[in-house]
This record gives sequence, structure tokens and C-alpha cells, in this order.
Amino acid sequence: MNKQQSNQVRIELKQQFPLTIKRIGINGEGVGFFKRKIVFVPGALPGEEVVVEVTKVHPKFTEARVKKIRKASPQRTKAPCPVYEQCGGCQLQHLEYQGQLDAKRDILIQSLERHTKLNLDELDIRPTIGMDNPWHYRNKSQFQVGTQDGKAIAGLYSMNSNKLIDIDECIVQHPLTNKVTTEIIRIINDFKIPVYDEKQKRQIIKTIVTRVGFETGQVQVVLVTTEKKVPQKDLLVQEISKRLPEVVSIVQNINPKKTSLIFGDQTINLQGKDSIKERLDEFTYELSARAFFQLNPIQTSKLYGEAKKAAALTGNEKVVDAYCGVGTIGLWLADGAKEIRGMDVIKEGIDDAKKNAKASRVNHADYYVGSAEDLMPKWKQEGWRPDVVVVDPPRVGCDRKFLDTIKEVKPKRFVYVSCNPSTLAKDIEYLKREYRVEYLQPVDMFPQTAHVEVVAKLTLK
Ligand SMILES: C[S@@+](CC[C@H](N)C(=O)[O-])C[C@H]1O[C@@H](n2cnc3c(N)ncnc32)[C@H](O)[C@@H]1O
Repeated sequence: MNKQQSNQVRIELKQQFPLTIKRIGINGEGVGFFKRKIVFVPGALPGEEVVVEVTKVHPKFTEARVKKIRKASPQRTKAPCPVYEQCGGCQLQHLEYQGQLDAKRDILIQSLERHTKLNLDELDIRPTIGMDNPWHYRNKSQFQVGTQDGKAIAGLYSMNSNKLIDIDECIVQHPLTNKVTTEIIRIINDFKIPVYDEKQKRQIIKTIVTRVGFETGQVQVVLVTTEKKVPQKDLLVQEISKRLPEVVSIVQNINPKKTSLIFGDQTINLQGKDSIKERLDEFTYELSARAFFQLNPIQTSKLYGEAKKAAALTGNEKVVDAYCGVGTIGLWLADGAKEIRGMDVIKEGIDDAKKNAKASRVNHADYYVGSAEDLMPKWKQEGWRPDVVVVDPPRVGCDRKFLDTIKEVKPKRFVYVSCNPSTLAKDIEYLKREYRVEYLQPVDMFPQTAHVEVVAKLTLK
């Protein structure tokens, strides 16, 4: 069948057909082709032969669900989480761990195929670095608060509906985050503290965020609320301190907006410190509520180790730690660098970064509040040029203005730590005239999910 004919193939809603699954797609779904049209099937695995039913038809792709598995993958396994199907927070629990690691490398390959013109046969794309025990790895939970049968609950909104799934034992979370959230909900119910304002028809306590220091055992609780005033706030704080001695910091963050962003701009200390401490190898980090910190501390050491390897410092380099958060990567690289400059848009993160450098006796690192796209051109204009640049941007990738400055400043090495292979691929493509990709190293920061983290080493041509 030629291409024109294949485009004329009509796929109808509820239509059923057999499908062989070829790959895992970027969102963790199985990917197959029906008469050359791409079909996404959540829950299906590579190598499987399934019968699917079409659930949605789009101009360029089709969504379908598994009706029957005719031939199952030998890597299919039973997902241990009781709310796996409803929750949607994890996408790959039904795939054995080695299969997940392979799938993540393949997702990276798919992104490079899609967004670059690189010859993939010539690229060194390494096997994904996994975890020994890929459970209970998350140091932070962000559970939404709601009500069910008149009682407060905390959990995640289902991927496919607006329903809040009550979660009291999430198996990818550190047990302390589960314990703390469950106990706070118990306190709210014990004292009948309202989480929803019936009159105003709005949520009062929106989200309970807990972050634990794996090495220190310290826990911070952030109560995200729509306004400053919360009924029985003092009682709630007092009970949390009484029942949960591991909680060393309780803060309130006010976010009146209805957005997907958890935090608003205002944070108030309610009890204890403003931050908690965490240790990774020999470094101690101070973490404020809004400051970014990697979610999987065990893999973070491996990730930063890879960043350090790729930076290949000799002691003489001026290094930029762009999108630095609390300064973690820069500190990791500090003993090999002559000078380090880091920047981040979150002021609390930069405040923490300065404290962290001081605590680690690193005197040759400076941290600045501001965006990478504003500060890099400014430094260039002032005549300050780095030899090595490490970036770790959010999912949207690097700003073009920042990458344009990199092309002009021409650091010898550009180390790209990425949490989104699509934007990584686009940015690599944008830099390809100036930079050669030496290798790409995926690291599994989020077992059981389809998220892929990669360290890419680029060198100046
Ligand atoms: C993925 S985190 C990386 C943080 C840090 N490197 C680490 O490993 O913990 C991305 C960071 O980029 C910051 N950020 C977002 N947009 C930025 C921008 N345009 N310029 C600088 N930093 C930015 C965020 O505040 C966040 O701390």
C-alpha cells in the first residue's frame, strides 16, 4: 500500500483490531501500527500481540485500549500497587525493571530520531543506569487534599478523570513521607478541621507537601492553602509537632491561583526551621520549601557523578552551573574547578546554594538570582567566559537566547543534564554546528514511571 492510500485508511471509534506492540512511547504507552497509522495503547508492552479497541481518533494518531492480550511479553509482571490503574502516577509498574531501563533508552532514541538529523548509528547511547531497589525512592510527596464521604483524604488526581484517589501508602515514596501525610490527614479528621469552605465553594488546604532528608531523617511539611487564614491552624501545627517529632519544619505556602503549579509566591514559617538538611556523599544541603532538589537522592549521586565525569575538569576551568537550584551540581564539581558560577530564578534556592557552599567550605563558587538567558549574555559582555558549562534546565529545555550565547562564548565542554529527552534532542540539534555529541547516558531517576533523565556530553567542534 502506498502512502496516499494509507492516509485514506479510516479508523473508527470503538473499532477493534489486532496489533503488535513495537515500542514504549514517551508517556509509557505501548506503540503499534495499524495499516501504517500509529496507535498508542496504555498498558501494552513491546513484543506483545494484543487486540485493541479504539478510544479516540486524532488526525495523526489513534488511542486505543487493550481488549485482550493474545501473546504477553515475558517481561510483563503484576503491578504491586493496589491503585496503579486508577492513579496514573506510575506508568511502568507492569514491566519488569530491566525492561523499564531498556524502554527508557529507547524513548531517548525516539526523541533523537524525531527531533534531530543526527546519524544515530554513530551515536554512543549508553545503557540506562538503574537502581538496586527501585521502590520507595521519592523524597518528596505532593498530595492533593479533598473530601470523600465527609472525611478529608489526600492523594493524586486520576490521570483520566477528575477523581481524587485516596493514597495512604504510595510504594515509590519514602515511607516517612507516607507516614507524615497520613498522620496529618488523621489530625484534620480527628479535630474536624475543614479543608473545604462550603460557603465560598473553595478549597482551604489544597496540598500537603512533605520532603524528607534520606540521610538526616529530617522532614519538612508545607501546607499549601488558598489563603493565609486557615481554621484551627495553631491546633493543626501543635498536633503535627506533637505526633510527628521527625517534622523539624512546618511552613505554609499561599497559592490562591487555580494553576497546575503547586506553590504560590508567599511562604510563612509556622513552626521550627525554614528548611531541612540533606546529605549526599560528603555534601550537606540546606533545602527550603520552594527550592528544587532532585527527587531520588540515591540516583542523584550517580547522576551528578556522570555530570562530573562528562565535565572532565582538570582544576583550571571556569565552570557555569546553569539552572543550579540549591547549587548541588556545582558543589559536586567544585574540587575540579578553578571557579564556579551558578544561577537560578528562585531566590530561596540561591540563598540555600550560598549557605551550602559555605558549609562545604567551597570558597570559589558564586551564586546569582536570575535567568540563564539573562545572566550568560551579561557575563559575556563583562568579559567573563566559562570553559565548561553544565545545564540542568526544567522540562521546557534551554532558552534560545541562552543557547545563542553558548554558541558565541564557545565553552570547550557543554554538559546537558536533562529531564525531558524531547527538549534535549531539540537543543542538541540547535547546537549541532558548534558541538559534537560525545555520548548520552540515561540515568533512571524515576523507576516505575516513563520519565527519562539523561546526561549528554557535548564538546566544541
Ligand atoms: C531541574 S532543576 C535543576 C536544579 C539543580 N541543578 C539540581 O540538580 O538540583 C531546574 C532548575 O531551573 C530553575 N530555572 C527554571 N527556569 C530557569 C531559567 N530560565 N534560568 C535559570 N534557572 C531556571 C528552577 O528554579 C530549578 O531550580
